[in-house]
Amino acid sequence: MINWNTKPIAPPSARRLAYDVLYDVFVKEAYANLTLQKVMKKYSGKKYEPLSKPEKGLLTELVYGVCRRYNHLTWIMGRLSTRPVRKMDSKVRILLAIGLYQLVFLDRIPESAAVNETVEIAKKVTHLGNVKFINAILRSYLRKKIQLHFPQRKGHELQYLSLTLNEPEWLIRRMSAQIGKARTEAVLEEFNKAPALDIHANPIKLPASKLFEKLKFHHAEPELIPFIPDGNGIRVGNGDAFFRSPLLKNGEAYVQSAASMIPAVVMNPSRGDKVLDMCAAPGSKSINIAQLTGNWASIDAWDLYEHKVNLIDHNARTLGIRCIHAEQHDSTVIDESRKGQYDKVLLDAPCSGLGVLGHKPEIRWRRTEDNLKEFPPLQQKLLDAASVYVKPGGVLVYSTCTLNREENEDMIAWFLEKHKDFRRDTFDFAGRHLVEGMITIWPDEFHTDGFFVARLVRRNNDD
Ligand SMILES: C[S@@+](CC[C@H](N)C(=O)[O-])C[C@H]1O[C@@H](n2cnc3c(N)ncnc32)[C@H](O)[C@@H]1O
Repeated sequence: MINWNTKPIAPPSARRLAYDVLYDVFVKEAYANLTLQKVMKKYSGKKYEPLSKPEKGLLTELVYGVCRRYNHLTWIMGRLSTRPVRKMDSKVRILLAIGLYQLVFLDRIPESAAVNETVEIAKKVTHLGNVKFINAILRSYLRKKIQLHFPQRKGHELQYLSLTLNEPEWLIRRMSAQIGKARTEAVLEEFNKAPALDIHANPIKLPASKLFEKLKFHHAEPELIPFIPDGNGIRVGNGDAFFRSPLLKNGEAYVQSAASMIPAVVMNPSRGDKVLDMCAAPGSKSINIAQLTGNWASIDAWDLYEHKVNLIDHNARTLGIRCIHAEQHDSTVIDESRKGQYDKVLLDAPCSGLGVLGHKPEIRWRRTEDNLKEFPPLQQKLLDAASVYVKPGGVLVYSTCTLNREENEDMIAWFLEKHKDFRRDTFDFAGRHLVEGMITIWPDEFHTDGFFVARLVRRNNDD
């Protein structure tokens, strides 16, 4: 029986929720953004009083802040403790990171609140010995903070950069070797800024110009993203206002990073095209393609996982898109019946994700240099398969959200060497003419995720 008199329960504090989210991120390898969304949703329902705006703000700041500054924070722990950081209980490391983050980076929070509240959470989640240790380290930080200095850059450059940019040393070394020191620093600095909220219009339901007016009406502070043609890419200054508006629920817009909109722009599909999207879930790029053709293409959208295929269907339905046929398919396995059938093929390949360290800051602590080796063999298999589906004269677009040369430029060189029936196809983008048929979207230049997009064409028999 429903008890109509049940009062909503007060939610836990932002700091406690931040601890729960960060525990899942660091111990169970959950994604910070998805876990945070889940928690926000839980505490906006009927059972709990809603989280206040400042509490939501503090929760988000603590989760992303700790993920972005983890190296800096663990370095402080190491300077203040005789116990090596790697030997600390993960609960202790996370609680210390939350406390120290407030003390080091948030000047609006009183020191006493940062220390006491952290200790209070510790009492609930760990034993007394750990509680005392956490209390001692945080208080020791307050006493010794002016004596804590990073090593000088000169003579300790890699360690210095790893601490100031908060990235693992191997990544800085590797990126510097591939793209030079200056660009590496600029890109990695960009990853430590809170990323902008970008949305894509859904002209199938509402023209972009009308959406823009509605966004202004809802005080979402819209700005056109200059490098996305047709005004479909919009940067939103006030995310809270956007999420409060009915636009997302009504399918008049959806959330997509600007960089991720580019592969469909580079593909430049035409009405009536038969398109294959080989790694399609959750479907953003298939959706972009459908929108660019006004729902007048035939798009086969494949993904390896059944639950992800359902997500493509769900997203397309919300947006009123009818021309996407989502199917569960292992795209490394060739479907003989579809050889040479498609005008345009998109391979948005699984990759190391080094371009999305701004949106997913925790990835930097998970990847290892060894990990990166997994991706090129899979990408090669997928590209081999992609090549068979393209009609003579048809287009193959290859994209990744990484900034790793082996998965990008080197992959295209490998493919062209092996598949002589393909060539690079020049295209224009953001005011430049790309004669090599590919572009890297640098986060420091475009202020979005890092991406790589290449456009290839299958030669006609008489080419
Ligand atoms: C980069 S994501 C694709 C994002 C998608 N294109 C979008 O814009 O929404 C890569 C996708 O490849 C899928 N995938 C991985 N291996 C696959 C395979 N062998 N066959 C088909 N899909 C695969 C993953 O499940 C994942 O959804």
